[in-house]
Amino acid sequence: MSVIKKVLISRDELNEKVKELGNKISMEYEGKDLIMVGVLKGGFIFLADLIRELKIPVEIDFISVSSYGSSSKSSGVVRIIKDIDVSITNKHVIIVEDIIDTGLTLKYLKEMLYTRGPLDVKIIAALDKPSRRKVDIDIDYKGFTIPDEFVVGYGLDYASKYRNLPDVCILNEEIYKS
Ligand SMILES: O=P(O)(O)OC[C@H]1O[C@H](OP(=O)(O)OP(=O)(O)O)[C@H](O)[C@@H]1O
Ligand SMILES: Nc1nc2[nH]cnc2c(=O)[nH]1
Repeated sequence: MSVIKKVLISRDELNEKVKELGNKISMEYEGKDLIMVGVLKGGFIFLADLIRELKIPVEIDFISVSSYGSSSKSSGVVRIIKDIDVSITNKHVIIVEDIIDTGLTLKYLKEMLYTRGPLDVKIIAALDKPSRRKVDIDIDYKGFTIPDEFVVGYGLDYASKYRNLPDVCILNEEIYKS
């Protein structure tokens, strides 16, 4: 039995979209002091692909967050596990996410980064799952809108695995039972 039930978004589609987004950001941030902040762990592959499609200088850093408690995702309270190391004051910031689901992580992160005096904070997400949104959040740059399915690959995990799959996939349900 294959672990993958279905490829939802292929690596070729991802590559094409990342190129498109890279060109758009290169034009819009030409001559500006830009820092991209990857949200660990899931955002690392998208960020790595994206920055190699940029034609402008860019600084990168990473942040790692975790939701408090078991009611985690509904509380919207986020704990910083690893903060960025650099100042973002007077810089343009783009937060890089693999997926936006309820929107709670991004809402918190955006507000938190705004307290540090950046010129602005925008959001780019490879995937958007709008059916599960709990808070309004502007996604400035978006890869793909997906249905309410649990996906893995392209940075996204199930039980800490499958982040390395090059396509965005839906897993075979059998895997959840094992
Ligand atoms: O919109 P939300 O409902 O807040 O969910 C989105 C967040 O959830 C996922 O991270 P996860 O907590 O699975 O951590 P990981 O990236 O380390 O796998 C994803 O990478 C986003 O950071
Ligand atoms: N791996 C994974 N993490 C998520 N976090 C929110 N939605 C998803 C999803 O579909 N897959």
